[in-house]
Amino acid sequence: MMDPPQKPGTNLFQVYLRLRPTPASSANAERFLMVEEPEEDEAPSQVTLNPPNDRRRAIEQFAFTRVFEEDATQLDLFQGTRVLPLLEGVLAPHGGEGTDGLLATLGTTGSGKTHTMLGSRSQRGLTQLSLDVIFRSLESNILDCSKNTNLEASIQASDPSEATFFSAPSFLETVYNDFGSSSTRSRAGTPMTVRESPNKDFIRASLQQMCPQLPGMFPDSPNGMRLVRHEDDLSHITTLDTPPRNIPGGSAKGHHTMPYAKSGKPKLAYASPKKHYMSLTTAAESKKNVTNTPVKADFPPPSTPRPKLQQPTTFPQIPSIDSIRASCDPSAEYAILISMYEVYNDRIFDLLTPPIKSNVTKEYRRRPLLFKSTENSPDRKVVAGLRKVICGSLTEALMVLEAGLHERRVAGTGSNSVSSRSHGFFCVEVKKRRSGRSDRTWGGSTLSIVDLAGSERARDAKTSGATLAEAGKINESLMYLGQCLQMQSDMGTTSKTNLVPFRQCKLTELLFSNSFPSPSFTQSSSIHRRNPQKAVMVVTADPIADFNATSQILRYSALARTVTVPRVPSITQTIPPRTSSSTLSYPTLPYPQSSPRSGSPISSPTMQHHKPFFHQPSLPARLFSPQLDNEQRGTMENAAMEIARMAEMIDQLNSELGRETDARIAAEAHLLSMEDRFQDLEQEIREECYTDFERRLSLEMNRWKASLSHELERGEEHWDRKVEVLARGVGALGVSDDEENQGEEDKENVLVENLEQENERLRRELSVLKRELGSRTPSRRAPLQERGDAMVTVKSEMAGLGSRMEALRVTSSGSARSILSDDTNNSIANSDAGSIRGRKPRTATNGSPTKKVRKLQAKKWEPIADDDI
Ligand SMILES: Nc1ncnc2c1ncn2[C@@H]1O[C@H](COP(=O)(O)OP(=O)(O)OP(=O)(O)O)[C@@H](O)[C@H]1O
Repeated sequence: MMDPPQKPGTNLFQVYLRLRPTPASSANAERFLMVEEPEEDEAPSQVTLNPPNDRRRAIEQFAFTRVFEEDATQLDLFQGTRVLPLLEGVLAPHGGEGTDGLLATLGTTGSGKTHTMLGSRSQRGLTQLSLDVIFRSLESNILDCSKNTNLEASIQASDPSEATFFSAPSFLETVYNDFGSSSTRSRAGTPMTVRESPNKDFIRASLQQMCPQLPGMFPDSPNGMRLVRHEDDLSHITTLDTPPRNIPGGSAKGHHTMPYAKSGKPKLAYASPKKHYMSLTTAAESKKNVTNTPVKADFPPPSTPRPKLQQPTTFPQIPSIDSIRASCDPSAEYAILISMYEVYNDRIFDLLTPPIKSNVTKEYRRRPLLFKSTENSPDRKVVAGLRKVICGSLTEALMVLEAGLHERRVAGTGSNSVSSRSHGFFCVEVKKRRSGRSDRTWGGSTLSIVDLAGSERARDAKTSGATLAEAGKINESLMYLGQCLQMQSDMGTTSKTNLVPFRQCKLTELLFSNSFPSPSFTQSSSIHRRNPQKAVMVVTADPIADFNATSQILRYSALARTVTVPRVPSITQTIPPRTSSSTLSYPTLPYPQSSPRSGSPISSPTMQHHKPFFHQPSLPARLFSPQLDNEQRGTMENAAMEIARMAEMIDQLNSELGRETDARIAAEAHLLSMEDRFQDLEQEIREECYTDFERRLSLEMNRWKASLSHELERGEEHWDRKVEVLARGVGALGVSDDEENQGEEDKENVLVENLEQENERLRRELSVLKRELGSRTPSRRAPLQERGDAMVTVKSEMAGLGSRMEALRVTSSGSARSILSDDTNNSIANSDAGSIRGRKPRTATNGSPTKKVRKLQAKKWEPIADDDI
């Protein structure tokens, strides 16, 4: 037997192994995992892995903090994994902020992770049990939003994670139908919808096998699960804008739903009527040949608007933990905040925030969140922008949990009919402050309960397309997690604590980063230092399922490992039997055989070590046969050694090949999902640009409208002013009224008379001149011509006068009138002076134009005939 794990106290994780019970239907299956008999009065902590069907492969032994066998109950797990100290660390009974706790499960797909963490229809899991203990222990110290109106605001003020806060009743109202009304439905009434796998025949067959007695919603699907059919998906593509409210829980399209499936888990697939967004991308299209299975139309979209759920009112009560309580700080008051998120394809999505409709694609999608240090949280990273629900009671917390689980991604695969396709995080934040000091800010710690997606082999899971890509991502993140776990178990023997490569993916960042203070934080002494988180990992394994996958998970997670190379069959076994006269005898060495609880059956050389796992070739057993001479014996031994060496090499190469193949599949899937992600990002950027453009456009429109209305206003004002001026003019006119009109008319009459007189005079003068001209002899006409300048002046004067008179007729402007009046006066004056000179018309400079217009309008000037002039 190997030594117990070294320095378990120095590991970041306490690692426990739980074995899944073998279903009755598989009772005859070959078992490859055996539990080693423990020392007296001790719980088992070691298992042996015997490779099935290949006796040349190495036998491995793994050590854990403790092994829970198939008959272990949920309560055994709760008590045996020391969850209670984890909870007490979070509650901080001795004051202070406490210690963050992490409770996680790791295992191959279908090995019982979700069962362990979330329980089933009839049994509670570690999550429900932990919640029960927390609420039971805090009892009267818990503050509730219904009784403390400013609780939400005070928590919000001290929260560093840019979260949105809801009181449980207001959140649950948005999630459940008739929230608050009494109902007799039990938790078992939660419906379940399962995304149909590409390998639908396989899934259907297994579902039918699971529930043969139950009628299906389709003729060939079992009751209780809504299989989302391909045709179903396509038929809804055009109705995305108004997705059916009753999917997945209701009776959309006349389909029935049943409370629970095999596991009774309240998981729901995204039973949206539209295909998975990844399946719609060209990357997925172009990569169809990765698995030679169709990619398109495999899946509905990842997120749809949350339909209201049926309100569960009863929850499983078994196992009971009424007697268990954790210590808490009696001088403090507490508030419990629940948040849930999942890591899907290396991105974080809130499970309590409903998806929002994209402006561009019109699809409902959830926005990925960031895991970062914030201004108020320099010492540790937080998932920023989550929705957090303040729960005052266990029932509220359980209802929030149910609501979040409905959003989590699951799918039917060949390995598990309800397989988690994301790593689910359920966070219980225990906020704490001194009692009676409402001015104090809240501190506290968080218990994170993590249900990891299971590692799976594409061949066994029979996945393809997007599910294969998901599996690639899942396996990749689990591989990084494995590396971190290996490193952390090595940390027991090394001082290089910063070697754990936890920044490689979101999952390991989330799990590990708060176990290590950041370098900048360690250097800065001014920042308050938090305790590194404490973590418990429950590894689940199915002793009859996939040997390779289980072996890999155990290698990742075990605290110690021993490799035993079996003895190679003796060379003599390969030599044909000699004749009866032969005196040679060939001893045969037994293969290691083991049975459950058989103790260590291995007597061959072993190598006990921590990681890395690659084992060194060991020397084979020496063969001895007295009948062979030394030379023959030497040759035989050399051959045996060579065979042993080659067998080991083949073993190594085989396992290397297996690993490389897995890595290749993971890499291909990774590439596929990265391409999808890029396209996704592009889509998001386009969307953002679109939104930004729309925003700017509407801003510009608003500006333009504002300036238009401003201009209109100005124009109106301008006209108002004009009208006002006009009105004032009219008013002024109205004041002087008749006398002024009379005076004006008199003046005009005088003017006209003057003009007429002038006209008359000029006519006379003209006729005199004509007569004089006519009476003269041609020779005497010269003197008159000598007066030509005077005549020209008179003529031009006459012409000017005529044109001005003409102007007076055609224009009604005051200026014309003014010209007339000025010129007339001038001509009169000039005529009086006896000298007629040419003159340029002048514009009027005084008097109101309006006034003159009005005056002139009253006067009609008749045209002057040329003859008259
Ligand atoms: N300890 C157990 N006792 C009874 N049933 C169990 C136990 N562990 C697992 N099961 C059953 O095995 C099935 C698969 O378990 P579960 O869904 O928990 O696996 P999983 O590891 O979460 O798988 P995945 O990683 O694919 O989500 C379920 O029907 C569950 O009820």
